[in-house]
Amino acid sequence: MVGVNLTGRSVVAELQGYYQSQTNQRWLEVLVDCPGTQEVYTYKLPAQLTVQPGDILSVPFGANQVGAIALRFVEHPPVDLSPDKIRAVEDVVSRGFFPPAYWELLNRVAAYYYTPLIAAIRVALPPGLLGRSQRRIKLVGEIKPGVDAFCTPAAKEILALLQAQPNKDYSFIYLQRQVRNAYRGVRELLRLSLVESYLEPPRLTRPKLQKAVTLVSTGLERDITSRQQEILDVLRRQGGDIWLSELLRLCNASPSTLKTLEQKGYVVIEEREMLRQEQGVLQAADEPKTLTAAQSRAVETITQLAGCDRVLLHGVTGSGKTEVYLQAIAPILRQGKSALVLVPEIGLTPQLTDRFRARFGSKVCVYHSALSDGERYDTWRQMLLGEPQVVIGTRSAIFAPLPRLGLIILDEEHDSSFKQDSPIPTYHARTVAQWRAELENCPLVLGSATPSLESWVISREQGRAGSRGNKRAEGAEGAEGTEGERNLKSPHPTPYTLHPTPHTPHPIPERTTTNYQLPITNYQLPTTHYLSLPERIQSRPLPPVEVVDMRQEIQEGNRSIFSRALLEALQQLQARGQQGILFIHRRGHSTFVSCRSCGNVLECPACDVSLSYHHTEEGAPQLLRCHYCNYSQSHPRNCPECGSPYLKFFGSGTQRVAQEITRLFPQLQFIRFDSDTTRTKGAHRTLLTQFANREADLLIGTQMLTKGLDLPQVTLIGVVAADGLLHLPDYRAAERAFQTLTQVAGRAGRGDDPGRVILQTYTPDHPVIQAVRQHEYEGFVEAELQQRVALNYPPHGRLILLRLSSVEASAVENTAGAIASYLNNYITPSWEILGPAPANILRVANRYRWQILLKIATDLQPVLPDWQQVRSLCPNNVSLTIDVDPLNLM
Ligand SMILES: Nc1ncnc2c1ncn2[C@@H]1O[C@H](COP(=O)(O)OP(=O)(O)OP(=O)(O)O)[C@@H](O)[C@H]1O
Ligand SMILES: [Zn+2]
Ligand SMILES: [Zn+2]
Repeated sequence: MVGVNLTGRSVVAELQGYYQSQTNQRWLEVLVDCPGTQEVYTYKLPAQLTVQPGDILSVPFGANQVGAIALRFVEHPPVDLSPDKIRAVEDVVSRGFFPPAYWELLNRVAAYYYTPLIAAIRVALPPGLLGRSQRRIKLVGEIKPGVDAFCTPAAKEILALLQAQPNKDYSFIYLQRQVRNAYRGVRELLRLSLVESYLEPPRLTRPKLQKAVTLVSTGLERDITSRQQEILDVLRRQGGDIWLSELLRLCNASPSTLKTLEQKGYVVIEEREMLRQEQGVLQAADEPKTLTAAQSRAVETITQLAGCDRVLLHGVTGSGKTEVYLQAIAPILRQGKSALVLVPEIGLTPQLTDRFRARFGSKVCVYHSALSDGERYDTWRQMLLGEPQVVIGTRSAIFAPLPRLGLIILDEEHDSSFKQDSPIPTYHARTVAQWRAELENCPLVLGSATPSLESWVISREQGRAGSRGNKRAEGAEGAEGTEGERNLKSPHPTPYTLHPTPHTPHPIPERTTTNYQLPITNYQLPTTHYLSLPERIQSRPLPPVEVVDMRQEIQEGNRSIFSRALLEALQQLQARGQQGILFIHRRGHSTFVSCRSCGNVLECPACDVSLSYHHTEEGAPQLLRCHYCNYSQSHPRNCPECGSPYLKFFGSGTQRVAQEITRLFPQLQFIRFDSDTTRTKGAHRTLLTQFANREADLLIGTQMLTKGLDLPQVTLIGVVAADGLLHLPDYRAAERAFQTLTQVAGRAGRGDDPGRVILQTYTPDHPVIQAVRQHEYEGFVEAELQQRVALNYPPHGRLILLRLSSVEASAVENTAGAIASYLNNYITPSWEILGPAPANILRVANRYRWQILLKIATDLQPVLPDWQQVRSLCPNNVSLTIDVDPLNLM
């Protein structure tokens, strides 16, 4: 049978021997491809049909035949379903749709994160994949007269139709329309091997073409009018290449003027494919830069990596990590392979996408969940074509179905947005990337100015032994490297032991295929190399960080939210023609509002949190908004408790800071950059472009502006209050605060003018503040690691968080209690149970939340509880999420 697999190529014959045969099993769970259906359905397997997990099937569903993916065999049908009510699988449409490594990846995600396989498939596949694919029937070889002598009329009719068709090929739907009982007829012909059935992936919608203008003149033209000259100048300033419509708009010119220029041979106008992504702005082509010594060593190491070896690229802010990625990818593309680049949030880094586009043009494709279903789908299909390409995407892009993967890069690998909190699977893209690299046998690069403790610990030993100080790492093949790795405690143990060490027991969750085999690739133990870019490009210094003690400011009579140092720096900004960034931890105006008379704090009716006050400018509506459930109401004139008109605002958000700037420095232009001002599509790009074009002096924003912003004219960074970041109730608060503040500070002084960072805080002696001030990564993480070890927190130990929620307060509390006592019966020396405890914010959007935290020491082989049993303790009105390696404990 011929099918189409994920590589988009037709594969002849089945994948022999990979999946175990399942002849004695008759019940099959499938994922039905029908919009709105969430569940797994059980079907009967007819005796004559052999099915493997991962096959594409057609099954009866309601009154229709629909596409489905075979998930796994089960020994018994569901208890609440009488076996004779269960319908039978109609047919196998395509075998081997998922390449083995990809199918294995999905299974591993399901197993490690204790989720049904279907949940892993959903996160990977674009919506409606099967629905849009078309089943087709094709004749096999020459049909000898008379072979159909014993066939039913339907089969005969189909055979005749196919023979009359020049390509001997029809869609199944067409045959159904033409022939009665086409289903049976096709089955018959398939059994006789006269026809084959295959799944044709839908054709890509035709690329949109648009006219582009390219400058070809030398700049010495004489025979043209000044108007035409002006147009050429605009074109030259745009990098010599622009959409025709854009140029006409910019110059206010007519198409005939352009035509004249074309006739004179100064420009070329041609149709070009319009990129489907919203960032489809043409980028002026860009040449590889001459690398610094540290960059060259990094590129050299990465391009020589063996198998699925990893690199931690630890480069200070502005050290040119992106250029390393670009030059490491170029040879991959030349080898006809593809590269996958994961970034925390795509909208926030239009600059990064632009750089890739400038270097690799249309080979770059952007994939993330904010694309519309259609865009996601098209991009997905495009990847299958197997052309060498660079896919840039957010966490879900780790599942991008690139057939010939040559390199995976995680930029800002420390960023917590690589972790999915909900819905299940609660995967971390870095963990999945490690598996994917192993399964595809391709190298993995983790890049950051502030590596996560997880990555630091893994690379530390080998880094010290080998590549520290930028020596090329050695021992990738040798026994030493292998020993080194084995001594390291992996913070993310794989659910299956892949190492050539004795097999260790691992939990197998209840809902995965238990009968697939490992490993597909020649498994090699990955080595992690440590590479550092310790200096900024052109040896520019890291900006000095001045810590300002805000307690002292108050003592000395300054009640403003800005210290005197920051006020002065802001004052000088315009005069010097420089730009600045103000970082505020929160959006909105104030964190909470309380009544001066009775002390009442205004709270969200649906959550146990205070409402934030939102007010952008004079005359704008004054709102109270919940940052957890988005509830909003207008700001009351009087306290709802006591009627007092004296309501006071506490804490400052971006809006308040913006208002203060307007009041104190009316001449300073600013752009507010937070999730309120960037809601619309493309808003990030628009605001950042305005700022880059110096249409404003200041950018005022939250977390969002900490990432990847590279603007040479930014010299001043003001952190309005660091304290909001420092005191979050989470064991990772310090690590996160250090990373965020270092990244923010790193935006300053990236050009010729030196940078300056003013960090305001009420706790200037806090270790995080001190480490940021001294740009002291290593000292900070080593101290932090000691604490983690002392308390068995990751990366030293592992955590599993059980999140329970319900609209009924008592139901969730009782369930949490029941689960905890069940778990306590299981307790072994390798793990510890914390809780049950109410979540930090007990109620969000009217749901009460409880949690139980399992701490597992990684130096012991944990025996994990029976999750099925745990789930069965949950009544219908309580939902349970098992979050493996949770990042967010709040
Ligand atoms: N070899 C080089 N020669 C000249 N300029 C370079 C070179 N490499 C990088 N650059 C430039 O240096 C600047 C900083 O590089 P880049 O943005 O890649 O740094 P980064 O390490 O990713 O920083 P961050 O982590 O702060 O985002 C960019 O403007 C880039 O174009
Ligand atoms: Zn009151
Ligand atoms: Zn709320």
